Amino acid sequence: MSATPLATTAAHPMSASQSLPAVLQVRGLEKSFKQRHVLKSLDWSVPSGRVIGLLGRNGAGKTTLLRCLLGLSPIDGGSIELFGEPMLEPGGERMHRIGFVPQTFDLFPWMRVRAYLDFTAAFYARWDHERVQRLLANWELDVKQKIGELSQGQRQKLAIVRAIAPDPDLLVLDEPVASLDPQARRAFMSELLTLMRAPGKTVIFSTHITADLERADADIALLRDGRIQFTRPLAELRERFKRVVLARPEGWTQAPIVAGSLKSHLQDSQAILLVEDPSLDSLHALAARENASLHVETPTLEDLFVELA
Ligand SMILES: Nc1ncnc2c1ncn2[C@@H]1O[C@H](COP(=O)(O)OP(=O)(O)OP(=O)(O)O)[C@@H](O)[C@H]1O
Repeated sequence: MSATPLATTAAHPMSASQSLPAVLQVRGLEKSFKQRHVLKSLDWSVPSGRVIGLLGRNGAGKTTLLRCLLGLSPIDGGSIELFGEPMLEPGGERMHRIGFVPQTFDLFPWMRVRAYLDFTAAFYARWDHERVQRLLANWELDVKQKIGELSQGQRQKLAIVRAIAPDPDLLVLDEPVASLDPQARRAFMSELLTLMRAPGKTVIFSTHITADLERADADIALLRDGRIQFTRPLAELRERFKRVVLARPEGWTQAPIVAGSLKSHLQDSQAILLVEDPSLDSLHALAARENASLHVETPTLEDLFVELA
């Protein structure tokens, strides 16, 4: 497919959720690793009270962004405000309101699960023992086992329990479900939704499993070319972007020109286009003029991600 730069952010800067107060406000964020410029003057406003799915291709910079947001990785420029205050370094009272599940959890391998959770609980006023018990039982985590002896998936479960237990206002998860089996993923999603029932809770999670985001009715933030291209409710995205298929017996030598077309490719006798806010009248007129049949489809999030990311 030939790609056209996304115009959505500039053309439609506001969405319904963006009018809510921002839990996180990022301006002009810059981050490089030696010659690799990963985050490029990135702006991002994350509304409170929503689940945000952070999508981007491998190497787009999702982990880098999440670590910068939490002060775990130094930034080269720009500013970050968390809960309305500048984020200068990790730690302090504010960090008690944040839960973080890193992509890999390899701390305290010598500690047993129970000892680790008891030790961590001591730092938090709002540690939810009942939730911890429920998750440990649900996920069949053996509290007597040493962390270093847990499987990758079990460690991920422990990291999630540890992050959710303090009842955080902002929960940040970096590919939390990558090693989880389908049952554990379901339990995790339902726990997220339980957490979100309390007002003002916000969850940001990066994932490649778009079905989970559909289940959580998440807002989707797309990281591409070092910037957040948009943050929008999934329903709005699916309303806005359509897959347009124009077929004619003799095929096409090149894709027809359609206003709002972001990508297009030819396949057999079809021209397939991803179109932002298509005008149905114009599409019907085009189809009649070109003697083509017309189908306008709502893409799945996975289709959208494949096309846009
Ligand atoms: N510590 C580091 N030193 C050098 N380069 C790094 C470092 N961390 C990340 N990078 C580079 O920054 C870019 C973004 O990496 P990052 O891990 O943030 O991507 P990602 O979107 O999380 O990828 P994935 O989906 O594969 O997890 C990559 O090109 C990576 O090689």
